[in-house]
Amino acid sequence: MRSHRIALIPGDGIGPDVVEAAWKIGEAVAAKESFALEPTRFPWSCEFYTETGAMMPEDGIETLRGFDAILLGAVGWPARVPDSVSLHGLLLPIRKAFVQYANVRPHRLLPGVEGPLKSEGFDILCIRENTEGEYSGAGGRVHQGGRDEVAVETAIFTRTGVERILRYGFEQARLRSGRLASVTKSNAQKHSMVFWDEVTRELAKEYSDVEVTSYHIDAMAARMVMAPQSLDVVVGSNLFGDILTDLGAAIQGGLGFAASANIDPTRACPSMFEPVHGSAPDIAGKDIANPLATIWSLAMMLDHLGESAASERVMRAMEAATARGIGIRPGSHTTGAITDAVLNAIEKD
Ligand SMILES: NC(=O)c1ccc[n+]([C@@H]2O[C@H](COP(=O)([O-])OP(=O)(O)OC[C@H]3O[C@@H](n4cnc5c(N)ncnc54)[C@H](O)[C@@H]3O)[C@@H](O)[C@H]2O)c1
Ligand SMILES: O=C(O)C[C@@H](O)C(=O)O
Ligand SMILES: [K+]
Ligand SMILES: [Mn+2]
Repeated sequence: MRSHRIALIPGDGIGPDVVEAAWKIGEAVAAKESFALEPTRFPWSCEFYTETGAMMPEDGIETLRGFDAILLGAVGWPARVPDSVSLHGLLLPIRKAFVQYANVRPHRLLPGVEGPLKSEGFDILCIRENTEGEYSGAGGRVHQGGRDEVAVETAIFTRTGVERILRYGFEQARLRSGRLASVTKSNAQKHSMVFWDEVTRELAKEYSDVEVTSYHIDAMAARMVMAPQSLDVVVGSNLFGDILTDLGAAIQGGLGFAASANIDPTRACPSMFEPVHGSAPDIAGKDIANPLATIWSLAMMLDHLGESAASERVMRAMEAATARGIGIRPGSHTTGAITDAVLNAIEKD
């Protein structure tokens, strides 16, 4: 029997709830398609930090390297551990060490879900650079606490990094409508973003079948609200992609729907799948977290593992549940009720 070894990192807050919900769905479709998912659970989280002084053990990355994929919930519990510590102690090291340079985040409305916009029928694939840029962590603080205190945070854009994410964007555009939107801010950021635009123009010659348009990030934010149907594949830097994908989540009905894949396209390292959202301390423990974002992320994981039939089963079942009105509004159903509705749809399919 085919088998896939999966590292589960539930993390903090609502992370464990949504990961366990998605895992039930994974087991159900694996049984339908006759393959096995072998889980190993890792308790790495802010609680782990308070117990051990680190977000994960020193050999955490080497431990994960042996897995076929990673399914993660959310990391962060600001009341206990500063967000900068938890993010740079677990999530970012995984994305960087495993060269998961393409953070792929789809935005569309599931059937029955009403977003806040009048416009429907948008289908945006956001491709976020995931290893460098504004998230490089390069910088420092001097004269800390004093009147002359200085804080420097340098965004790093390498030709390798920019070229490979743009190529990924062009390739995705080729598989879809043939249109690519590249997001920069080259009027204000005259070094890195001008460089990004130059590399875009160089690559455009190679991908002459793809129609590429460059937008400034501010204009793109407005366009995503005013004319989301005009967009297909959108590629941008780490920080711009982070912000645009919470906006994308909002227009698809909320953070409870937005899925993501942190992909190493070379497949040398395991890729990681997680919802776009965080640990949601405001609703943690209330059993109202929407698990659909994580279930959709699981579908992306199955597809990446070559289990496309199982992945399609998950998508069909989610869509059957939302079409019946399940989980379409924040708090309308419990985490368990939404999960059961998806399980039910898998059984009936
Ligand atoms: N990739 C990650 O693990 C990740 C992503 C974002 C934030 N974080 C961390 O999570 C913590 C909280 O961050 P935040 O509050 O800025 O963002 P958040 O995404 O956790 O929450 C933002 C809002 O969306 C709601 N929400 C999020 N997920 C939901 C779901 N599945 N169902 C229903 N409502 C949902 C929350 O209740 C909250 O009102 C911080 O520590 C932050 O650093 C981690
Ligand atoms: O900034 C990050 O990447 C963490 C989180 O906000 C995310 O979008 O994954
Ligand atoms: K997450
Ligand atoms: Mn984010």
